[in-house]
Amino acid sequence: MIRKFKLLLRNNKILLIIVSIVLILIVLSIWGLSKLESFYRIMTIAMLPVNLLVSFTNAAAFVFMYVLFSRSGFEKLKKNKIKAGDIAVSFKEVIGLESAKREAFEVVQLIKDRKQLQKIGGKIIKGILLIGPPGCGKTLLAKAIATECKVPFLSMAGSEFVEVFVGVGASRVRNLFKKAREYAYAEGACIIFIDEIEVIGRGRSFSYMGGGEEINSTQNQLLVEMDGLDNKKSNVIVIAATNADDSVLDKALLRPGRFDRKIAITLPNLKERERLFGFYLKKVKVVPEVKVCRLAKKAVYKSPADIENIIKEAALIAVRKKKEVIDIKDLSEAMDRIDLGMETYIDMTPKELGMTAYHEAGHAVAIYLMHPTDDVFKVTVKSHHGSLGLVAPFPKEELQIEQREELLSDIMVSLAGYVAEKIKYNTTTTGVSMDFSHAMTTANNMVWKVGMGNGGFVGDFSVIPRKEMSQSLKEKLNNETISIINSCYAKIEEFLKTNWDAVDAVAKKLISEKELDFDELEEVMKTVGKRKPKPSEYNALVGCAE
Ligand SMILES: Nc1ncnc2c1ncn2[C@@H]1O[C@H](COP(=O)(O)OP(=O)(O)OP(=O)(O)O)[C@@H](O)[C@H]1O
Ligand SMILES: [Zn+2]
Repeated sequence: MIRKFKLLLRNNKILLIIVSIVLILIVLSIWGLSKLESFYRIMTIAMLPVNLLVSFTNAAAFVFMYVLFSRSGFEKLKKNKIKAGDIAVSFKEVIGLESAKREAFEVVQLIKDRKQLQKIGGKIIKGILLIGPPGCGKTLLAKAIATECKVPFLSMAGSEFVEVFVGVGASRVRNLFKKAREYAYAEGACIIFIDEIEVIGRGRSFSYMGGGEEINSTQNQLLVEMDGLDNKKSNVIVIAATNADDSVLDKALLRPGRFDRKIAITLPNLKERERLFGFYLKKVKVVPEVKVCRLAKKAVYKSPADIENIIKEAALIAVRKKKEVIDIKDLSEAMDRIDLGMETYIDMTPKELGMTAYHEAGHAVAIYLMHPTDDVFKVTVKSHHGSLGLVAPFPKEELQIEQREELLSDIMVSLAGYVAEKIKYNTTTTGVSMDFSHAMTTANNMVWKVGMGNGGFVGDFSVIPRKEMSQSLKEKLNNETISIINSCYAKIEEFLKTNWDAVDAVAKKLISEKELDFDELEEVMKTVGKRKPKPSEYNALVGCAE
């Protein structure tokens, strides 16, 4: 009780000052009444409300100025404080991230057992750093820790500390830790969550012009506060999150006793994406035919936040179409919107439509029948981002490295649009420029950087300054690049000629339907007796059980 009262007094200093001023004024007025002559008494009585009004106005102005100047420390913190119990994020809601969750659970156990730990002279952890790409659950995990421990959660983003004026950031850090110590004092422990720590925790060499001094003073204050956390008394735990590599952070922050625990947060793999789709689809009404496996396959490299977003977007699309439940088309449209951007309308002549359809059909058939690691998730002659048509390939599973065969397939797929135009119309269009540039860049990198040419050149030649390279070496390497392009061209030309029935069928369907999904493309391929090669036919293929 006394502790709570003390805390109330500490937190309400301004209120205390106002009450004191008003009390002093009342006492002075009463004293005046008893001392002065009757005329003055009447005047004093008459002036009393005016006096009170003036003092209230003064006090209000004072409070206003205080709030204005300390908006940073006081107001923001109040807003950012979440009481224990207000954030109800259970560990079950954090999908995937198994090893991160295991480490986080250890931290929870330490916070829960803090009394026992203190009895034997141990200290709970001061700082935990969550490192990983955006939208993968860093904030969610920090909240799950606070929920599980039932302790207050103060959260602030790195960018909220930084202002134009030097010293403001440092004072915000001071305020944050002061509040955290108070909450910890009142409620046993407190978690501070600092998102985007890289904004204030950048290494000195990374501090950019302007703002550098302010960032340094903010960072110094953070170091001082973390060193000052005597967890035997205060039980304040700082969890920081960053999207950046931890090498960007100042070494001083990573020293023992500061952020000495690092937890890696990663993008979900295929199985985790399936669970994420399952988890978020349960929250909406969806037709039973939707296969989470197929969705997960399409969503390679997507974060959990992206997946949640796809389902939200699909719900909006379904509502707009006045449907009661979300269906596969809505989900596919939602994914397209996120991946390809909104469709734009370009009026094409029938000839342009035909050429675009054959061009895209060439790409699509090449990916479908011969690319070991890519699938077609959409082929369209509708315009997105100003392009007339496109084939959206997606890797069957995230790849960390690529083999020579995959790169050669990439080049052949890039050239397939040009080849299809030429076979059908005996002429070609300017629509191939991006494809050529992609093919040339891939071939160039194969030869110059990773020793994948045909002529036995091994090494990364791009590190040698061009001026210092002999003309003949440059010529040989460039000839290698051209020879890769030429041999890929010959192969894809032969391949498309052999499979022309497939290209023709896909192009015709595209002209009538404008757009084909993976399943629709598969249907067209079946009509000409073509099937997707089995996983065992490509070594690098990672399939999903269907
Ligand atoms: N592992 C996960 N399981 C379930 N949902 C998740 C997961 N990760 C993220 N989400 C969803 O995405 C939203 C955003 O995630 P969160 O804010 O935790 O990401 P973050 O890693 O902190 O991102 P940022 O670096 O952009 O701050 C969450 O509110 C949640 O709805
Ligand atoms: Zn193309």
